[in-house]
Amino acid sequence: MNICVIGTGYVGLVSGVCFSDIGNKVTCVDIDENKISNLKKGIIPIYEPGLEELVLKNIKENRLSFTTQLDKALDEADVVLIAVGTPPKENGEADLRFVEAVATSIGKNLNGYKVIVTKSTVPVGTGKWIKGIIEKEAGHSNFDVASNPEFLREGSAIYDTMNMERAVIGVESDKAKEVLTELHKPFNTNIVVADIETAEMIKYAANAFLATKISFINEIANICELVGADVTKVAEGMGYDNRIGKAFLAAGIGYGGSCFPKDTNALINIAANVGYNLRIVKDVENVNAMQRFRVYDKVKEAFNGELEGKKLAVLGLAFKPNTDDMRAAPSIDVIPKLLEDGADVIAYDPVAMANAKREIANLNTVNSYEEAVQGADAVIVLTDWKEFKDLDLADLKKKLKQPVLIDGRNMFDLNQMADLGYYYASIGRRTVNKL
Ligand SMILES: NC(=O)C1=CN([C@@H]2O[C@H](COP(=O)(O)OP(=O)(O)OC[C@H]3O[C@@H](n4cnc5c(N)ncnc54)[C@H](O)[C@@H]3O)[C@@H](O)[C@H]2O)C=CC1
Ligand SMILES: O=C(O)[C@H]1O[C@H](OP(=O)(O)OP(=O)(O)OC[C@H]2O[C@@H](n3ccc(=O)[nH]c3=O)[C@H](O)[C@@H]2O)[C@H](O)[C@@H](O)[C@@H]1O
Repeated sequence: MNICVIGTGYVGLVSGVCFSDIGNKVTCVDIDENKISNLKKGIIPIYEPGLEELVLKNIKENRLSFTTQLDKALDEADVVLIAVGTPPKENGEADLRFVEAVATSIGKNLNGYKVIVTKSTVPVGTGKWIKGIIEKEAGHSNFDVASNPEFLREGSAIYDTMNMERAVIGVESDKAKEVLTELHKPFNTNIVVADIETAEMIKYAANAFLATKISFINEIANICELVGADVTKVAEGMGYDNRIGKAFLAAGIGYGGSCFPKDTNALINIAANVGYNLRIVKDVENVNAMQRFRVYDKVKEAFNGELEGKKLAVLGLAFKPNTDDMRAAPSIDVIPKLLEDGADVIAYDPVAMANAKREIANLNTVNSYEEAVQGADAVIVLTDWKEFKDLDLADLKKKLKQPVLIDGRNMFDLNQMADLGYYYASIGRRTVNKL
């Protein structure tokens, strides 16, 4: 099939390259000329494992190309995927201005039947709204609109797409259903066919549920600390129950990223707009907003409230490992608090430092973990990068001025930390204190 993907962010780029890799001819369109000129040369704007190789391979094999010219890309397309951003407005609603601009351009340039699919996460009702815009601009209805929400995770985006657990297809015609079912056949996955509104709702419900699991386990973690239980064991004990499942029960400093914070908020607004008070998700957000500061509290506790002049090595800045994405990363809130208290913060992240410097004022970064921890009064782990998990903890201890490790991601074993003589505070577990 010929596919035109509009928007080359995570979703556009990853779905574009994956659809081309399974044999389709894909043209990716963006209004950002610099991005497109780089992509043509194989320069990828984001850090995502495996993406560069796959882009280069598919460009070379003539299945993948990049352009800023929507009209030409549309001409040949059977399927058009809209994958532009839907950032939050100040009131939390999804901002649809990029989607609106794209729908208008599609309408102006539409010639011949196409299935126009929204991959971006959009409020319920957007599919119908897009249809109206295109009809008005095109002056005809020889097209179908559809919804095909995206479920990939940053950091494992290629794997998630190639091994998708389901494809959700929201359609209002048999023709669109046929085209999109055919398109997803090579993924050999569960296909959920629904009406467009239901497909749009599935995306928000899925993200809100995952966010709920995280805030739930974080609240359990907070109780664990008060009653002397270990949340990692609690999660393990819960997770073997298939009705609960093991995933997304890692307690820590809460969720960040471009989607959970935005989509929970958007869902609350979708509900409010139809007169419904979405209490559970509101609490999920409240818990999440507080959770990231628990790591700050634990740093304060380790130094009896006095951080002035303390050298603190922060390991990890991105909102999760394997990405340079800083959107809504806990580090954005935690580091300024430490700086306000007069601490000397030295941060290291394997890939997110350049982006972090744009987000966090006066952020001092160094190019290796060794430089960050040398002579530090404490190490604070904010992102669970594997390279931190693999640290030689005995060696780390030698580099520190004081063996204090505050772990927002529960990366290390309590007994090992106790044996090594660390003051080790984590989330939802007892504090190992040998100072
Ligand atoms: N980032 C993620 O992991 C996931 C994102 N989503 C959803 O997918 C959507 C896109 O997200 P990202 O890829 O992160 O977005 P992004 O914000 O990183 O990228 C959007 C791209 O669209 C381009 N664009 C904007 N207006 C345009 C226009 N008129 N014509 C052509 N290109 C245009 C921008 O230049 C930018 O390159 C959002 O709705 C998001 O909620 C869904 C699942 C996962
Ligand atoms: O709509 C989206 O954009 C995407 O949002 C999330 O993907 P992503 O934000 O890339 O990352 P996750 O792996 O879900 O992690 C989100 C946040 O939750 C945190 N998290 C995750 C799991 C967990 O057990 N505990 C926990 O604190 C992570 O550290 C991170 O800050 C969803 O997992 C994707 O299915 C969805 O497509």
